[in-house]
Amino acid sequence: MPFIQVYVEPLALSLNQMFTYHSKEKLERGIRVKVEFNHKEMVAIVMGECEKPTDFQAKEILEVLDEKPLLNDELFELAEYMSNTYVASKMSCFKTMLPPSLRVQSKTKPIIMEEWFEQGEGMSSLTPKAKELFEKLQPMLPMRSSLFRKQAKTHTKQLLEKGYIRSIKREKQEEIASDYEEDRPPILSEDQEKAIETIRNEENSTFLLHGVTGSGKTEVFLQLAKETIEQGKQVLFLVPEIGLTPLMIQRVKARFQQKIAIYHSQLSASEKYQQYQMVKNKEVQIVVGTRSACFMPFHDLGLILMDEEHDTSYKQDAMPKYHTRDIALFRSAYHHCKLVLASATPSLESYARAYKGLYTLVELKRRIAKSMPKIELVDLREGEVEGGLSKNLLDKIQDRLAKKEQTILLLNRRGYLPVMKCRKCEETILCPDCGIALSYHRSENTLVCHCCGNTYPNTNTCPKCGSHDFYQHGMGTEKLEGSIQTKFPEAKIVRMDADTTRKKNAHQKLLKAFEEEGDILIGTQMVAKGLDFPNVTLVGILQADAGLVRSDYRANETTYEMLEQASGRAGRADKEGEVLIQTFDRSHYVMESVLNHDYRKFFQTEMQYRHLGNYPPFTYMATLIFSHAELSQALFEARKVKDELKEQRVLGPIEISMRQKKKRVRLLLKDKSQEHLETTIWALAHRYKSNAVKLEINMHPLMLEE
Ligand SMILES: Nc1ncnc2c1ncn2[C@@H]1O[C@H](COP(=O)(O)OP(=O)(O)OP(=O)(O)O)[C@@H](O)[C@H]1O
Ligand SMILES: [Zn+2]
Repeated sequence: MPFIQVYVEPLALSLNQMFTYHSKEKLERGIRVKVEFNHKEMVAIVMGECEKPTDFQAKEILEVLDEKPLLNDELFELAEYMSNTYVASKMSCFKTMLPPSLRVQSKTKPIIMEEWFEQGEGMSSLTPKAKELFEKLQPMLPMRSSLFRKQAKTHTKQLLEKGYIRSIKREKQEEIASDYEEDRPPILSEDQEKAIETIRNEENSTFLLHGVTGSGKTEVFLQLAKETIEQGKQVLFLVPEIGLTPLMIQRVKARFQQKIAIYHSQLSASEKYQQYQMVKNKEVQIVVGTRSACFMPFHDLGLILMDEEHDTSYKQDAMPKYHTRDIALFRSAYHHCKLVLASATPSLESYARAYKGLYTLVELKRRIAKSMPKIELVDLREGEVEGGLSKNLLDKIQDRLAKKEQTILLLNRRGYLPVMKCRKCEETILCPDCGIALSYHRSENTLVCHCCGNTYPNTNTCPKCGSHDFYQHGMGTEKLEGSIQTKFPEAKIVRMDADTTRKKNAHQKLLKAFEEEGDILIGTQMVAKGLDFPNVTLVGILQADAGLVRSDYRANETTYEMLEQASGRAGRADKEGEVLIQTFDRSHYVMESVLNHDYRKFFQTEMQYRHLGNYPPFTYMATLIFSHAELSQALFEARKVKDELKEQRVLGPIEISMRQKKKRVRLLLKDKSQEHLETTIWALAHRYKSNAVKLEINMHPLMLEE
């Protein structure tokens, strides 16, 4: 009779402690069981067998929930790696890796069954017509009953009754991608040929494909994928945001004309489950998806393609705070397959690694069609500016409207007004949970916290003095849309931001509307990435330096990425592209690098700053956030920890914005050794697991919370 060790919820109880139970049968690792824990019924995951405990009586497990293990050996190893690296509980890692309906706490599976017909042992004679139909359809059995009925019509009944076919139930498997007309591979450019050859022939397993915007990186992906598929292996296409999935799905489907799995956050639980099963049951060779697709249960992965590898959406905000690139590296090593990271603006980390030769650098230096777009910096301190728009930009928009060409306007702030500040008493309306300014969203007449997402009705009344008069300074995409529409009443405007893309498939619909009949696309950073519209010849960036004022060590990098990527949307086909960047600081090296499309210059300058400030990639970093209703309590713990840490550089404590009415205090740790940093933080995690002051850990943060 085996004794088994399990991990059990709740997560907070203990970071990675296993508990022993007794089972009547042998249970494989990865099977879920129900157990009694602290007088409650809970779901647990079996980790393996163990010796009979000598110091206590192990309880009996209550129920076995799965026939087969949910996770294979690779995914167990991956969970181990994630738990260590991100200082997260194993349970939170398992949970992240599985589709929602298979998660530890979930008892019901949203399996949709459908009817199929399979071959029976029919003996008695059939009418001639039924016989003829059966002979025709027999080779295709088993087949979906709906399909069979369509062809055999009323004869189906006879075939069923006489036992020639039998009705069975099968799990319904649905493909989400629609079909696209077959597209033929273009003749590759010389650069593309060379890139493919290098990736195919070099021994190295990780490649950084640095290609300027519009240089045809996707075509390199497709060619490499083709070779992998022909070898019978699987390919994973990763994109950073849902907004970019339609485009990638379309290109992949059109090229390969085969069933593919899709995985992203807007799918329902049952859709996710079905896509997951399609990969598990080896029914598809291709997966296209966002971050969470990196956990798909591949059995023979042959290639991982990570598009826009610099994008911060690849890092998860919630525990475990993993980076998709790390997971991709892990899986590529496990499957001995190649990983290609691609971007026009590689992350500093990846480029530094390529520079050192850890990754093989592959470059596409020219655009496929035209040359790079012409960039102009517009100094907002000079010349006419109307509602945030320079005269220069307005004239150019007018010109494109006349020429029936398209414009993209980027303003990286959604909503109508960024702050509600009273004109009489100067009070600013704040989020009661986070303590930061609320934004006004006009169409819903609400005040929204862009930090926690909470919304409040707008009463247009100052909470302090009761006045109804607020400043109208600043703007978000909603206000911009209104003022552009007033200026150009005839123009067809499409707005794309978090507010207009909440519904399923909204990205796809908006992009289609713009492509088919739009004149101007207005949006947040969402419109800066990946879009490939041949008729876009003008890109306007409204508040280019808004991102530079943040104190974050990556503020320059993210601003550079956004500006260069947004510029890259102009002039991608046979028409010349033009970009107007409105700025207050035209001499900033970020602006200069964008102006000359000079990634190297940006990289070298930024690396110097990082070196001076001792920031990644020159060091490993982690943040510790202490929170408590009382600021003094949180500060006390933070100071105590700082005093103890002798071997790391510790910055802080500083007070940052609240969350859920809790005061928060941040420490920033820097360490030359990743391993040493992990050990230190694991010790702290154990110590604070049941403290009144909560400790939140972010290993290798991409953004420092403010
Ligand atoms: N060899 C080729 N011949 C003709 N057209 C090509 C070729 N390769 C790519 N293209 C086309 O060029 C355009 C730009 O390619 P793609 O979207 O792959 O660029 P990209 O490098 O991914 O750019 P970005 O980084 O801006 O997303 C696409 O419309 C694509 O179909
Ligand atoms: Zn809030």
